Amino acid sequence: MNTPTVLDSIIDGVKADVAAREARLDFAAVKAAAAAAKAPIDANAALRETGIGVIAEVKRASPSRGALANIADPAALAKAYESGGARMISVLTEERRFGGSLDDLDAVRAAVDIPVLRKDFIVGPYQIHEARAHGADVILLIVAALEQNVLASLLDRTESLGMTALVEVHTEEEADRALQAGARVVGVNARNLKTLEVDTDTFARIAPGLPTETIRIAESGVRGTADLLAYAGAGADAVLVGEGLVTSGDPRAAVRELVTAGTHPSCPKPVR
Ligand SMILES: O=C(O)c1ccccc1NCC(=O)[C@H](O)[C@H](O)COP(=O)(O)O
Repeated sequence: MNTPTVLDSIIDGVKADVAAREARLDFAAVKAAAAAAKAPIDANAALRETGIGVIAEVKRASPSRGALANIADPAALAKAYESGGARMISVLTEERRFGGSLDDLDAVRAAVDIPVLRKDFIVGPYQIHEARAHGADVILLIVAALEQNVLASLLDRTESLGMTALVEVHTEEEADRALQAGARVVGVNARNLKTLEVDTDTFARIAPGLPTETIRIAESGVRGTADLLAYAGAGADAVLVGEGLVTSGDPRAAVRELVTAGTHPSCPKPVR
C-alpha cells in the first residue's frame, strides 16, 4: 500500500467536514441557497483584462509553513487587496490545515466587488453549491484529487451554475486531463503536493502545452515582482499569491507593486 500523501490526509479531513456540514444542512437545502444567491461575476472575462492579473489570497496558515498571519479581519484584508488593484480574491476555506472557513468567504464576499474564488479541496457537488450559496464566483478543482469522470462532472456542474472552475494541475499529464474534462481556466501550481516544495519552473514546463485560448494561472511561489515577471514571460494571464501578501506587512502596497509590474508596457503579455 502507498504511503498517504499530504493531499490524501487533507482530503480525508475535508470529506469528514463536508459530511458534518451536510448533516446540518442537506443537499437540497444548500442547492436552494445557491439558487437564491446573487448572480456570479464573470471571472473568465475579468481574467482576460489587459495586464497580468493578481489573484490575492486570504491565507492564514498552510501545511508547508504552519501559521502565516493572524488575519483578524478578512474583509479588511480583501478590501486592501481590491484597492491595491487585485483582479480576484482567493479565500482558503479549508479549516484543518489552512485555518480557513466559510465565514471568511462570507466576510470577503460582502466586502469586495471583484470575483471571489473559494479555494478548497472540492470532492463533490455539495461544496460547489455551498460555494455559490456563500457568494463565490470561482471554485478550485484539483486534478490530482479527482477521478476523471468526477472532474468532468464537477466542471460541468460549476459552469451550469454560471461559475468559473479554476482547474489546478501539477504535471503535463494532469494538464491533459484538465483539457479533456473541458477546462477553460487552468492553474499550474508550482507546489508539489507530495513534497510541498515549490518549483516555479513548473509553469514554464506545462503552460506552453495549453491551447492559446486557455486562461493560464501561475499559482504559488510569487514573493515579488521578479517572480511575477518570470511567470508573465512564460505566458501567465494571472498569478495567484498567498504567503507573499499575508506576510508583507502592507498587503495593499504589496498588491499594488505586483499590479504595477504586471500592467507595465514592458511586462510580457500572453500570446493569443
Ligand atoms: O500552501 C501549502 O502549503 C499547500 C499545501 C498543500 C496543498 C496546497 C497548498 N497551498 C495552496 C495553494 O495553492 C497556495 O495557497 C496558493 O497557490 C498561493 O501560494 P503561495 O503564494 O506560495 O502562498
